[in-house]
Amino acid sequence: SIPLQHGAHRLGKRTDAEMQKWREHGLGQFIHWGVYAIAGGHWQGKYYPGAAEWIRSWEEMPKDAYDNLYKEFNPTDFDAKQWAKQAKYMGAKYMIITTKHHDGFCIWPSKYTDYTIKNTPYKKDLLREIVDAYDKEGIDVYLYFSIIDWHEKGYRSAIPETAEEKVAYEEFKQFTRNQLIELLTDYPTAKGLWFDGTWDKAWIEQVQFADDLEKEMRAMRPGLIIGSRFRADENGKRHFDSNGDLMGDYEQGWERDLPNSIADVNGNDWDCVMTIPENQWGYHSEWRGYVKTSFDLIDMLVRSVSMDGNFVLNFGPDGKGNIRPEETKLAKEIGDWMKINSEAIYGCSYVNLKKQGWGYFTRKDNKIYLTVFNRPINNMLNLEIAKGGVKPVKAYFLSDKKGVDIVNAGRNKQNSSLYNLVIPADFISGQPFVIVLEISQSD
Ligand SMILES: C#C[C@@H]1N[C@@H](C)[C@@H](O)[C@H]1O
Repeated sequence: SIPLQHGAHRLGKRTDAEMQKWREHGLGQFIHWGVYAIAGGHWQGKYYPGAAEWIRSWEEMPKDAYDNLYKEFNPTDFDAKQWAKQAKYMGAKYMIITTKHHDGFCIWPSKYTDYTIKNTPYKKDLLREIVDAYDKEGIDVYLYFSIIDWHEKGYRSAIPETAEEKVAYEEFKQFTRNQLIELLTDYPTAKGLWFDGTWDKAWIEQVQFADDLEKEMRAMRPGLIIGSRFRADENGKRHFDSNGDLMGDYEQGWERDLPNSIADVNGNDWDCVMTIPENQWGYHSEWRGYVKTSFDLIDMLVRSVSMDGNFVLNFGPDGKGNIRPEETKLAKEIGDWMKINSEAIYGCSYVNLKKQGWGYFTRKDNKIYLTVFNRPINNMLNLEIAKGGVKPVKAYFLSDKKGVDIVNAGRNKQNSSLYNLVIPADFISGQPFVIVLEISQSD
């Protein structure tokens, strides 16, 4: 392997309690909230086709007009407790909140810039209200932080060339460090950082600085969880270093995307962060294109857990602090489903069984959960177990514990056994449903 100073500092999954707790969450909530929510994807009546939180980069958007929006930011409908209660009902075990997106606006009263919530009509520390409310609901809080900062004077995307640019970028680096140390100091219950906006060449070049900063943050907060998107190795490699080893504690590459199979996750922890519309994170008042249903989202959730990942669903509150009706409806529908079926999610992981077309397998201890999305016409759930693998003992519906017959379907292959779990023909369900298969290790 290639000798690296600034590649992965750990091979394989973290085994400490904090990471194990993260791994067991299954379902998280992302919240993108900032001054872009005031614009809501429009400017002077014109529709912005891009992601709403990127509207400042739209050529039709005058930069000074955007940079003065904060003077109107007064989310009088904002109720952090209501947000946290809704997330609790949905079944989210953690929440990632945008402390600062690419526009540089801080929802906490940072000492290092005036471009913060403190200088808005709202004045109060939004981040504090959100962190406290989620802490009270027992939902772990993670802080999203964008290295890109279009507002901060020293920020630049390209590698600094002139002496002046180099000095300015060094100041930007210190500003970035100062804000991160400030966040970890002032919001000590935050369990980790979700970095974004780290694709600029100027930042990728900061190999030593970023590695030192990551070490400093981890030293400040033992157990801190940081994903793969924060820094690059000395060859400019991101997420995976020049030896193909994962940097950080989990892979952050699945943005609006999902692995196709367990092979795609390379034995790493990972999260999938997902939007409800096709590509809107911040509030856009006019969603166009496909809007995912709770069926789609529950499928993605179970699929993620079946491949050892967490599924993080994004919400984009509007400029007054309201969670929009479409998101409220989905939070309720997902919560209704989780109330019955969360045992197939929380603390569950991948199980090495042949993938089937009817749905997904998740496992916890001596139970395998079969979550059915595509009910076979013959009501037979195929199950194929490699020789010497687990041994089926009994099966039943998770919802009401009613028994499910396990029929031996022979062993047309020497190296595996086939079974069918029989769904009673009179069992009706308009929702994805879960059958529990209790197993024993093959004797
Ligand atoms: C591109 C990009 C950003 N990464 C997502 C998590 C959103 O924050 C989006 O703006």
